Amino acid sequence: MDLLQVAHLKKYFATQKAVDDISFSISEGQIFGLLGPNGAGKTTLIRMITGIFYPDAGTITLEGHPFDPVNDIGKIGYMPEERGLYKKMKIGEQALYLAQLKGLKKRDAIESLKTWFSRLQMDSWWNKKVEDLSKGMQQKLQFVTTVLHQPRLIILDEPFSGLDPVNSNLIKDEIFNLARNGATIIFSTHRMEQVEEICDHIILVNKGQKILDGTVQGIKQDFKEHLYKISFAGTPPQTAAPELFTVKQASSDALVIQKHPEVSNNQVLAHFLNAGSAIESFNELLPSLNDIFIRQVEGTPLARQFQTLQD
Ligand SMILES: Nc1ncnc2c1ncn2[C@@H]1O[C@H](COP(=O)(O)OP(=O)(O)OP(=O)(O)O)[C@@H](O)[C@H]1O
Repeated sequence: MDLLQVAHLKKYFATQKAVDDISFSISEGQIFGLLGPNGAGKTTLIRMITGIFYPDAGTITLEGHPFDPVNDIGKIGYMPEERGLYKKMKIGEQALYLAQLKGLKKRDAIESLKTWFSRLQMDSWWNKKVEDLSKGMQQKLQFVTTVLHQPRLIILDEPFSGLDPVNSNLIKDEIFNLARNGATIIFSTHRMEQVEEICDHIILVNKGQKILDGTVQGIKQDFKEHLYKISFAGTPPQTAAPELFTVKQASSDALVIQKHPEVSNNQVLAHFLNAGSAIESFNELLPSLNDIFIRQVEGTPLARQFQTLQD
C-alpha cells in the first residue's frame, strides 16, 4: 500500500516556481530518496508534506486520506536541515519536552529516551547542555527526537551532515531498523553515494520538476552505456574488433570496452578467447548515480572519464 501520494503539487513564490507540478508515491516501509541540487525544490516539497506550507495546487494523500496538517502531524517525524534545538537547555529535559509535545506521556518518553540514548551511545549526555555538544552530537540528539514518537513517516533532511563514519553507520543502521519495523522514510540529500547504499526508490528533482523516478538499479540500467571492464592474466591482447566493440581505456592488465548494444557478452568473450587471451574477470560498469545526476542536471555526457583509444 502507498503510505504517501503526492499529485500535481505546486508551490510558486513571487519570482520562483519552487515546486512545479510534482507527483510521486511512496510505499509503506520504503526508504525513499528525494534528490536534487541546491535550490531544486526539495525543502519546499517537504514543507508541504509536513504541513508547514500550504500547496498552491495539487493533493497530498497520507494513508489513503487527504493529508490533514493539524491531525496528521503526529504521524510524521521531520528532521530539518537547519537544526532547531535550545542551546541552553539540558539534553534530557529538552528531549523529554519535545517528546511530550509530540504526544508521549512523560513516563513512556523517559523509558523510550533511555533506550535510544543507550543504543546511540549517548547515556552520559542527559545533564549536558546542547551548547556543549559538537555538531555531530547535536545531530544524533535531533535524530532521536525525530523518531522517538514512532512516526509512520520519517523525513530526514541531510541526516549525515556533520557525522563521522562511525556515527553515520550507527544512524544508517537505525534507519534500516526503522524501515524494517514498518516506518516509511524520506531521505533528502544531494550526496549520491549515501543514496546508492540506503534508498529503495529515488526521485530526482531539478528546477522544481521531477526528472527521474525509479529504483536505484532500474535507473542505472536505463542509463547504462554498455561499458565492460575485462581483466587479463598478463597484457591485454591488441586485437581490435570494431564490429563488436570499441576500446575506451587500456592498462597493463585490463581493458574497458564499449560494446555495440546488439552484441552479446558471449560474442565479446569468444573474441578474446579465440585470440588466446586468459580472461580473469568480465564486469559491466554501470554509471554511478552521481554521474547520472550530473548528466541530468548539467547535460554533460556520462562516460567522459573513458577516453576512446580508437577515435
Ligand atoms: N520562502 C521563499 N520565498 C521565495 N523563494 C523561495 C522561498 N523558499 C524557497 N524559495 C526558492 O525556491 C527554490 C527552491 O528552494 P528549496 O529551498 O525548496 O530548494 P532545495 O532543493 O531544498 O535546496 P537546498 O538543497 O539548497 O536546500 C529556490 O530557488 C529558492 O530560492
